[in-house]
Amino acid sequence: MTLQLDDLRVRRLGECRYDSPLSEMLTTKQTSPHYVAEGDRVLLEDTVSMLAGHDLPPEQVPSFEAAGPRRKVYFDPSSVTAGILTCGGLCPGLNNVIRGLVQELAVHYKVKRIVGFRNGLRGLTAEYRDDTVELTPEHVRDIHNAGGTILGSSRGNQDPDEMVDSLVEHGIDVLFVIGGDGGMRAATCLSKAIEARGLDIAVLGVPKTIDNDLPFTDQSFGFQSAFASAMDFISSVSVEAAASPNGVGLVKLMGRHSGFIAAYAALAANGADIVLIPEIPFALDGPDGLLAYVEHHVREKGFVVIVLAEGAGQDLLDEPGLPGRDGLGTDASGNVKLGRIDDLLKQRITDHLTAVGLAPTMRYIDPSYSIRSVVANAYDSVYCLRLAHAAAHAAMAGRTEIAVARWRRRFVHVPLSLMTSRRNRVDPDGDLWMSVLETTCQPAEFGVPRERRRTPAGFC
Ligand SMILES: Nc1ncnc2c1ncn2[C@@H]1O[C@H](COP(=O)(O)OP(=O)(O)O)[C@@H](O)[C@H]1O
Ligand SMILES: O=P(O)(O)OC[C@H]1O[C@](O)(COP(=O)(O)O)[C@@H](O)[C@@H]1O
Ligand SMILES: [Mg+2]
Repeated sequence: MTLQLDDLRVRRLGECRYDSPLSEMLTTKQTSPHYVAEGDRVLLEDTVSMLAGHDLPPEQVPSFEAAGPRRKVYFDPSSVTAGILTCGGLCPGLNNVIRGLVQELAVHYKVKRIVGFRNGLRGLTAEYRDDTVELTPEHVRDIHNAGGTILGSSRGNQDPDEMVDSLVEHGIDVLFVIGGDGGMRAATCLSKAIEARGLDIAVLGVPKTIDNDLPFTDQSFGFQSAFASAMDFISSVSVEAAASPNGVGLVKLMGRHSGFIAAYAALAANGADIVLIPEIPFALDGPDGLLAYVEHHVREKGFVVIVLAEGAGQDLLDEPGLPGRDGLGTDASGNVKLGRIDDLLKQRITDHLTAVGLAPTMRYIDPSYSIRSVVANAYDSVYCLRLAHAAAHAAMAGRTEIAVARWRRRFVHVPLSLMTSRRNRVDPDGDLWMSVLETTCQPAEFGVPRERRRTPAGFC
């Protein structure tokens, strides 16, 4: 899919007619390496060859609207009621985003009221719509010191019209949905339902995912805290494996469709011998297969450390007698439930090494929930705060059906339709995976038959 400038345009509720409380601060601002002035845009692509490929004048090259405060805003701040909810899986930094939104809206824009809806989109159903939290700067002052979300979260589908009724009942003018790909889809549906009823409510997405699988965002918030935490588990398993006869250290990490956590945590720990991710199929058997490589490694080095993303090798579970991925159904939000590739690997590695006289000591850790429930680190705390500021500014300026994101280190507005148009995945031909191969020294592929080979990744 080739993106055009028009695909990146942002929907606005109307003309900005009110002076922003931040307008004075903006009078002398100009674009610089550290600031994008109102009206300037951020390029989608950043290489000379990509730009040259368009053969377009600069103003027609695909670009994002820059985030940030505007001199004029759409809503009269003092009459605004804002709503906030968090949905989907947990992620470090959710409380930091909530806190940042509440502070920016209350302190600078002096909005009338901020309502927190509990337990994700379920909080917008008729049954739960009155179970809300009044969010004030005092209430959120210390929440960034805890992981999780003070608002709670959930999975599961809700009726868009019922959710719009809840927004109307609470007099919500701007709603912030802090969620992953599912949350961004839900926000899109909600936006469409609002538009169909001719209502003046802005819907803003703040993308969250520890899988880092949302597109058009350099790295999602909380991701760094999560992989830093995962790094410690890889280090522990490495110590255990190295100290055990024929030690096999296996760490399973989240990553349903994208192996970013596995790749970054392995690079950070710098002690993994093998990294397995969903993007790169692998074979177990045969001279070039994973089992032969594990055996070779244990013989040569005495132990082996494997970092496994939960979505890796799912096709291996389709073999007869195994819990095939299609038979497991979906969770309440429609996400495919994965087969237990970790169980299959533990069994097959143990059987293989035992058969060749290297009976292993298996050291296995699954730190999935531990790494996503940690408190945001210093870097993510700053990132969350700045995303929250960008989201508050966008909402007050009447932008709707967009997410705020950081793209090539600039904060931008991304139409929600684009946020859910593709999945961010590790590019097997990209420099991240090259670094993994350089660090682990594992082969580029473990004997994969032609028909199961990966398809080349493309950029938008
Ligand atoms: N296509 C969709 N349309 C409307 N709502 C959706 C859609 N996909 C997911 N949702 C809702 O968004 C919420 C969050 O989705 P989920 O997949 O659980 O987490 P995440 O937002 O982290 O991806 C859930 O309540 C889910 O029902
Ligand atoms: O057990 P849960 O809560 O369904 O979450 C598990 C899943 O959440 C994830 O972290 C991603 O979820 P989100 O899309 O909600 O961010 C996956 O990696 C993992 O499979
Ligand atoms: Mg999701």
